[in-house]
Amino acid sequence: MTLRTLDALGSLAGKRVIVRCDLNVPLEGTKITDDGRVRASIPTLNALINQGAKVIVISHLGRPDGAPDAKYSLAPVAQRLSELLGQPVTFAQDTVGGGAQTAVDGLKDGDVALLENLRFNPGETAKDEGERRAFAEKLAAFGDAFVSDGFGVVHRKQASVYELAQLLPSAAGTLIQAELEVLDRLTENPERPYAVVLGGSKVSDKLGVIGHLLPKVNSLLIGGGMLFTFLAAKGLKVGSSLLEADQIDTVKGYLAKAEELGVELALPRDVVVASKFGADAEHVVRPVDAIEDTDWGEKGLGLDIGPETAELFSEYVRGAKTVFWNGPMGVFELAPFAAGTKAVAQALTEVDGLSVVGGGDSAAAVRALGFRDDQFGHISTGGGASLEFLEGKRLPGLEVLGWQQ
Ligand SMILES: Nc1ncnc2c1ncn2[C@@H]1O[C@H](COP(=O)(O)OP(=O)(O)O)[C@@H](O)[C@H]1O
Ligand SMILES: O=C(OP(=O)(O)O)[C@H](O)COP(=O)(O)O
Repeated sequence: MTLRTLDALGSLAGKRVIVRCDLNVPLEGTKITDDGRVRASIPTLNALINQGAKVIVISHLGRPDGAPDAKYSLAPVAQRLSELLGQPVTFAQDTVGGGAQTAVDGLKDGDVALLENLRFNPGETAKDEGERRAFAEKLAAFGDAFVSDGFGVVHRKQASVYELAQLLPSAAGTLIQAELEVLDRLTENPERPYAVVLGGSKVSDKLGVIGHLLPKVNSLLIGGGMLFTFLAAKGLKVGSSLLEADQIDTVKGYLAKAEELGVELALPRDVVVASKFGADAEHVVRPVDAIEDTDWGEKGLGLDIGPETAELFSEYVRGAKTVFWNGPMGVFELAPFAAGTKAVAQALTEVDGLSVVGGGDSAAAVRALGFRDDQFGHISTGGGASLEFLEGKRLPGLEVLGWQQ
């Protein structure tokens, strides 16, 4: 079976259509610092509005703990969505309660409502299938059809991604379709050399993909928060840097596997060590075997790759014909730790072939650092989702829409 797309749903005029978007944007207080994911959701929403559907948008934001938490409210996103659509967006203060019901009941053909953060409800991310299903049933009661368009979340078996799609006539939106078209080019005979660059802070999520990615690539470059688990696996001390101590043995296995396969697994040679996490931290560049050799000793933490590593990684990237990059090389949000990410982004713009940047923060990083979207082959809205797609994993949010890899 192939992916069900919007036409599979027939005419949606006058119907209540629930659209699962990934509007998980970076925020500073209530200010959206990168609206890329909101923009990416517009084509599908416009297609539904133009058909005269009553559009009910749902999304998560961040990782709240299954209960309302004002700092993860989607209210600022409703405002931006309204500006980009050029029409009012009714914001419901809850997800499946009276507020949501009133918002849905008030919709006329072509109107749009956004419900509050799905993850304010424990059922959304519950491990127990029955709990997820019970929450999905409450959501399903609002709609006549379901459109899944949150590509960034298709790797999650969560109520609004998986169970909801089973409860209503469902199909993928145009963002998911567009993402898959590009990612297919990376999985089917990518032009070689093929390099993958990994970084970011969702270390435990992303370490898991490496085993399956290794046989598919020519080189794998490791920066960002995950590099420290690799350094620890090589017996080096990493101070107070991000570390997944329970993954060290797994990572040792990856180092051995890379050698066996002849894949270049490039690790940093130097890092920027900071006195603390903050823009006003003191910081110095240190070789990777001297991270604790600063005034701050074990308290020092690595917040960026160093200049020698940035140059090394840039050479790998520029020499590749296909490059996929997920995860900033450092804490790019703080100016003293943005140089590694900027260097790698610059190298991606110089690739003579296909360059793809994936991930909410990675996309935000390249834009914040002054690059334009058209300097890259593609900017994907999903980091973890595209990585799991590239490793060949079956993604629940796609399978439930009929997709088979
Ligand atoms: N050395 C590091 N220590 C702590 N956080 C880091 C480090 N390097 C990068 N990060 C953080 O990683 C975050 C992005 O990670 P992640 O969510 O995995 O990326 P994406 O959203 O692109 O998939 C950024 O907020 C960045 O500050
Ligand atoms: O930001 C996201 O993914 P990404 O950081 O891998 O790009 C998605 O919104 C998924 O969020 P989650 O990783 O909290 O499930």
